[in-house]
Amino acid sequence: MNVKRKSMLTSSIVGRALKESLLKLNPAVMIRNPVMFVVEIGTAIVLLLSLFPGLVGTEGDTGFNLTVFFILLFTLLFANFAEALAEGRGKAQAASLKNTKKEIQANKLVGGAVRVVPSTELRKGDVVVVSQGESIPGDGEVIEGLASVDESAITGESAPVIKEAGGDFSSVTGGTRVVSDKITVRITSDPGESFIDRMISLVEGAKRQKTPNELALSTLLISLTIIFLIVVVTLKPIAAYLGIDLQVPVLIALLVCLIPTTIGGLLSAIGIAGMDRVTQFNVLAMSGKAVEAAGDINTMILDKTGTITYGNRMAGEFVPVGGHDVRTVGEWAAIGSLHDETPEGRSVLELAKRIGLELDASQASGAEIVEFKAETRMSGLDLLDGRKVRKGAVDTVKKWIVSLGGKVPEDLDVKSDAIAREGGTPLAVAVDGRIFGLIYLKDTVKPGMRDRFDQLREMGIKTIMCTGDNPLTAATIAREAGVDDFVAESKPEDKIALIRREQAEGKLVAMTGDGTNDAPALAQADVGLAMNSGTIAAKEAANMVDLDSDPSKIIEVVSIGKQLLMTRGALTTFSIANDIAKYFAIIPAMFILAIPEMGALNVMGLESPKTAILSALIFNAIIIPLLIPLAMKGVAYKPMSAAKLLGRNLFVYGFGGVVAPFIGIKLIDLFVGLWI
Ligand SMILES: Nc1ncnc2c1ncn2[C@@H]1O[C@H](COP(=O)(O)OP(=O)(O)OP(=O)(O)O)[C@@H](O)[C@H]1O
Ligand SMILES: [K+]
Ligand SMILES: [Mg+2]
Repeated sequence: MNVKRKSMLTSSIVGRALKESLLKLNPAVMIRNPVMFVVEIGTAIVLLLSLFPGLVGTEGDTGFNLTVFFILLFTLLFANFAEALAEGRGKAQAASLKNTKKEIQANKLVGGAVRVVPSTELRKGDVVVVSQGESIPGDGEVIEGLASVDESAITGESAPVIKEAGGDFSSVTGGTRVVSDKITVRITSDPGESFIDRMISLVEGAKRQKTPNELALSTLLISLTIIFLIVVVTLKPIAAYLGIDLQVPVLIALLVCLIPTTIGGLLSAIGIAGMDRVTQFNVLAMSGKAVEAAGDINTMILDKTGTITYGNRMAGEFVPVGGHDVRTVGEWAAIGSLHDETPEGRSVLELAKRIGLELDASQASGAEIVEFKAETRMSGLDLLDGRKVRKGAVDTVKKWIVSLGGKVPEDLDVKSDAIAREGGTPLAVAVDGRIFGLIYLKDTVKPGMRDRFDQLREMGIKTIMCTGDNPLTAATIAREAGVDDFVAESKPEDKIALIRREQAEGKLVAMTGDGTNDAPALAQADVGLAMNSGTIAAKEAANMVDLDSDPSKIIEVVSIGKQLLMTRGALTTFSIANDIAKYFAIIPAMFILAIPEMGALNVMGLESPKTAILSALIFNAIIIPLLIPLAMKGVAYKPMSAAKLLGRNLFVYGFGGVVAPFIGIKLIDLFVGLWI
């Protein structure tokens, strides 16, 4: 199974959508869409009047009434089809996800012994052993061992990933497969609440709730519907007073033309398709609300390493200071990195090997490991003989040696600034009270970042790079990448503070993260995008998960959110602007017999009152399927300021919405006139 499946609409999806369109006629289902529900009631009344002419008022024209009935029926089916089509791809994906969810055997650890139980019996807290070739029976955390895991079942990415106990790569997902080695996993979810279960219900739209924005728009559409309902109902006595007998089917036709059926019919399809676009992008949004929030983002917080830069920060050079030589710096850097499992730490050992340093690993035996932490920004070893070896951010190492009574070498700042100015990260290497030199960590800004940040700026989004690195490196990378602002030497809690500060100014904030210490910030942000490779805590705090674990995707997610909101706005404008032409078509048609002067309003020169009404009604129906592709794909859009965008859309969809039906209704009238 592969969520990344790119195929658009298969014939089976279309076939199923056609069937669904009929099933969705069920009034109990239809009532969730009040605008279309009003159309359905109208349709039923017209059918009744066609079958029993003369039920109310004077006997009508049965042929005409039946025609109105069929056009109304198709209006309903078209709206249903739009929704069913939008749901189709998710349902197909859910079906294949369910296939990966079959019951498997799990090796559960009970009192030190392995017992084979069905995976469905596993509960939170159970511990299982998974060996090479076996599927992981449930979501969990690796508590022992290291293994490479094939996650293609959920990510679509075929290259296996390493999962190991401790740290940010310890979470595993049920249904993925261990391809080498063996791990012990503590299960973290009960049956029915796993990641795949959540994915299924998400792509299926089973728990889809209306988003705040959709609710607001629905309220507007319902209000419009009620207003037009009152207008049309009062029209009958007014007309009667003028001596005109308005037939009920004609009034219903007028009502359906005037109420916002176009947007009413497409609204839910737009929302589902927006969610689907995010999913096709291999990002799981926990709710439509999250996708919408992405569309309204004002501030985006990005970390430097791994998001803006490639993040494979590699030691490139050892730089001695204070009169020491390269060998000494390199050796101490390497000794201090013997137990540093971070990519930076491992790259120090590789560099030492590359330049031919002989390492005596026994020096580290029995040493106490000081792990790297974002809070301390240092790592190293406390050797058995009492010496303390450290490497870390220059300012923290300086503080450390000063606290031990050491002296900062005079050439340290010049040399570390030189590295930082080139965009590199200098790590100072120290033993007890002495700094021996620097490790030059190199990283590269991902190509195309500047363009993307330019686009975000045009959309009115401020980008802030938040990094644990020193101000000089941060400034260089910020300039190179083109972000608007940066915060250097930031600790994890500084991220939360930054988010709160922006939110206090009334801004919506997006951020990405993967570590347990990112979890609070991910939860605080309006849009929190967690990496699938990250910890369970991060994934649970976030409202989106990127299955590809590419933090820079937040940029595209925001674009998709914007596009969703714009599509909804554009089609609402279009739908309401359509009414003008319909007034000109139907009102003269209704009154022309009693008030011949009304003929002046027949600017389209429509054939007859009957053809005018039918043409307006047919246009009103077929505009729905015609706009389905736009609703599904989203309106094309170039980044620009919100005000400019609004102006442009008002012109295209407002003006277009006024003009299109004049042309459309006239053309349809020419055809209808041939038959009637
Ligand atoms: N393995 C390590 N050992 C010692 N110090 C390190 C190690 N890795 C990073 N550092 C230092 O700690 C600082 C903070 O690292 P951290 O990973 O928190 O932030 P960052 O990677 O620089 O920035 P970002 O938040 O953009 O990822 C780094 O800038 C570096 O100076
Ligand atoms: K309408
Ligand atoms: Mg980092």
